[in-house]
Amino acid sequence: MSYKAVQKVRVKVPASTANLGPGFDSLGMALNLYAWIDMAISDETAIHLIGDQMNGIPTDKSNLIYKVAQMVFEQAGVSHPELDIAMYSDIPLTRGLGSSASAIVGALAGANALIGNKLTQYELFQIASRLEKHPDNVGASLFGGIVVAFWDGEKAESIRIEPDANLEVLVAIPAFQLSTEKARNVMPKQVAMKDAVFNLSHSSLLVAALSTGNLGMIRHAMKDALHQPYRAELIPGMKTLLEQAENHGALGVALSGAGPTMLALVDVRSGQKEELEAFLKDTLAEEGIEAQTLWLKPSVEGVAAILLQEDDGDLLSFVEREVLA
Ligand SMILES: Nc1ncnc2c1ncn2[C@@H]1O[C@H](COP(=O)(O)OP(=O)(O)O)[C@@H](O)[C@H]1O
Ligand SMILES: N[C@@H](CCOP(=O)(O)O)C(=O)O
Repeated sequence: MSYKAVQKVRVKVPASTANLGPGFDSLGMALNLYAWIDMAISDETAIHLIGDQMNGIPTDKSNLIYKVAQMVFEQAGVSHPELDIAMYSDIPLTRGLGSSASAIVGALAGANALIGNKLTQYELFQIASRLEKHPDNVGASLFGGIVVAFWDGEKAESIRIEPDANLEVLVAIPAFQLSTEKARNVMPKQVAMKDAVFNLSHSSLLVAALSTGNLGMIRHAMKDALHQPYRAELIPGMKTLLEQAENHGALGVALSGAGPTMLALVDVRSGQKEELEAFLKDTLAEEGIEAQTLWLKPSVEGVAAILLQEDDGDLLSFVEREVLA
């Protein structure tokens, strides 16, 4: 099949929070915290990771972004074995804010843009869900907004919900890392029917509340019996936050993804923002956990790729000029 390859693209991809409490492996929301990837077809592969937080991530062909890009080329039936890749990210690694999903989705979108978007968004979503083994983070990073999805081991389907304009997100990001793998391993292999019913009903109600803008219902719906009770043992202070954050102005509170980040949904009109932020920070500090708090918004946009010209400059100068300035 013929196609016109583009020389260089720049991708902007949002972070994501998964589960939103009861929607284990099925609900995700994109957040306005971003990673950027430059990708170019080249004569020799080179991978440039900008910023200290990328320490330890491989810069050879075992790099996740390189490998995912090759999957796109393979599925599209084209060959570009050598790539020049640069990445900068404001999304903290291994904290429950979907850094691995952002890398996967960014790589898919970048590689696809390089080959004239031969694959559809739906096809990219299938590859991303297969790689992550759950569709919540990748769906949010790909489509933006709030995404309701399943992946049954063979295919993924999703519906996007436009986030309510009054929704704000407070995250408390502990200084320690917790891999998704470790946080999945503490969960039981089987659950009681009553816990399954609890989550089914709460997750359904949460989706209805988010779809209809019934923000007052979030406090009742954002409760979970499938994963948070088990993961709480890995995050000192989590149990107290889950039990009490609503008394300090949160619409609802949950573990972000597999943690350790804690997330509170907040109404922008709340008069208790300072009180809530202090409560999150102080509760974790009492357990000896230093945490950075950030006020975020849902990212309405999902991943986006733009084509670069020769004289557009490199990612480092873009980041210094546009992101860090
Ligand atoms: N830009 C990247 N390039 C390569 N690998 C990455 C990148 N970002 C994240 N990863 C991989 O994803 C892992 C974190 O994934 P995970 O444990 O699921 O946490 P989370 O997705 O919540 O940040 C990192 O340890 C790293 O192996
Ligand atoms: N549904 C997954 C989400 C993992 O999210 P991450 O941001 O921690 O990678 C889970 O809960 O395991």
